[in-house]
Amino acid sequence: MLVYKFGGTSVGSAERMMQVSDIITGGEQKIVVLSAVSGTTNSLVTICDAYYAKDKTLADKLVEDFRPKYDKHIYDLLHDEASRVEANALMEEKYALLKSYDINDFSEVQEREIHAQGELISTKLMHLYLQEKGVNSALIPALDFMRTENGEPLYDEIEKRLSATLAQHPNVDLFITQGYICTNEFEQVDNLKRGGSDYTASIIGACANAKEVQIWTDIDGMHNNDPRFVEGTKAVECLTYDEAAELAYFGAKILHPLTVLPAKKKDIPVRLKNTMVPEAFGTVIGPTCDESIPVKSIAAKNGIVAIKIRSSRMLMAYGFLKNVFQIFEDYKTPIDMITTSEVAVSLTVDKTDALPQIIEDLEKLGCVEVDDNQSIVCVVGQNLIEDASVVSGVVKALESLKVRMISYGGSANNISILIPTENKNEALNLLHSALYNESLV
Ligand SMILES: Nc1ncnc2c1ncn2[C@@H]1O[C@H](COP(=O)(O)OP(=O)(O)O)[C@@H](O)[C@H]1O
Ligand SMILES: N[C@@H](CC(=O)OP(=O)(O)O)C(=O)O
Repeated sequence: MLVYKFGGTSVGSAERMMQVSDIITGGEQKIVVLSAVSGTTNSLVTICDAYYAKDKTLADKLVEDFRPKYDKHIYDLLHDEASRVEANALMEEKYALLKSYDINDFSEVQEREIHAQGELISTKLMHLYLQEKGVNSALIPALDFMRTENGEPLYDEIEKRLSATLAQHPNVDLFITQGYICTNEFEQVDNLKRGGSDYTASIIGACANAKEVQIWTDIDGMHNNDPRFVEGTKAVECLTYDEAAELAYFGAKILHPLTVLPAKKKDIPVRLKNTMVPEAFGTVIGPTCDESIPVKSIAAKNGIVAIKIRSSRMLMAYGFLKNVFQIFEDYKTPIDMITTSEVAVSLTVDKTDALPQIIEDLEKLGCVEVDDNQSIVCVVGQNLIEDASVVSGVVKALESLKVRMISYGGSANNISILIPTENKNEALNLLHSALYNESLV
């Protein structure tokens, strides 16, 4: 069994869906996970905002805005009258549903139901196209088997439900299902957070004991720097699970941060592939990878807040850090980076909903300084701590910038640098020139 996942851009038009169909048809048995047509989930989020703002006229208008896009998509994709009628009826049903909510009784439950519609639409359209082409395939509803509790996948239950679902289609080699969406412990429609279809594919891969999970997107694999901000980046052939997890966590948008976890549990390779250039090798993520390249990639994450707590009570004392960490635990706020001196500790967070309360509590321990609009730039590779030229290259490359924190040695795979967000693009470019063009690789 193989698991393929196609992102929003890969199903973003009729032409793209046809390309997907060519890639998935034939060969080994596959479960194909689809995201919503690109832009759809963002629009669904905006519709929810309108409901929360009690602006039903705006919500209805935003729903109607889908119409020209999907009319064209269906017209270009489907050519049998019967499948066009079915697709149009599906869309009318979805428009009616999206307009049916009560502005005075709108909460997270309805919001999550709305967010789920994009994947339900894209998979149905794809399946209609496959049926029209005579491809033997089955549409299997993720809401029947993707089960979570407290936001975590219930692997045993998913495995059981998935195998029961697959067993209902004994002669089928191609299964289409929705990424991102699931049901939770309250039997409500829920989701795996934005970008979560990658995670769906990896969970399904682990539960189906897949040979490989392939994430098909609009670029030929994980690049050695963020291609949105740096010119001349190139695809990395392989990454270890840990390297890929660091890059995804620290901003490499190509991969949802949790994607590698389920695959790693079962040692299943994850391959990143380009839907538009299927013959390109892509990137393979697995337990091992070529160690001769010190720096594999550079990524950056915005929206970081740095907090410094200075206290003379820290001097020669123990237990101070425990008290600091306890405050973050009390407010369920994870810490990303941390550096300490004898009288101060600096740390970063990207979850800021409880920040005012956290600061109030920290002020009982010492003097607190807060810097927002920060970014973590992260240099990822294997055994970085054994190669002093890498860290010296990083420090030298960024000497003209206002570096706020450096974290080195926490793991062998990662050097993290905190800088003001306004310097992020410059930092990515400076590191690119320093680490790739000056014979480190
Ligand atoms: N290091 C990186 N390597 C490759 N792509 C990256 C990297 N960092 C950011 N990206 C961006 O990730 C995008 C693909 O991810 P995403 O938008 O989630 O795709 P999809 O629509 O297939 O889910 C690419 O178009 C690219 O701009
Ligand atoms: N459609 C969802 C889930 C997803 O994973 O999308 P994509 O694969 O296009 O990033 C979102 O936009 O968040």
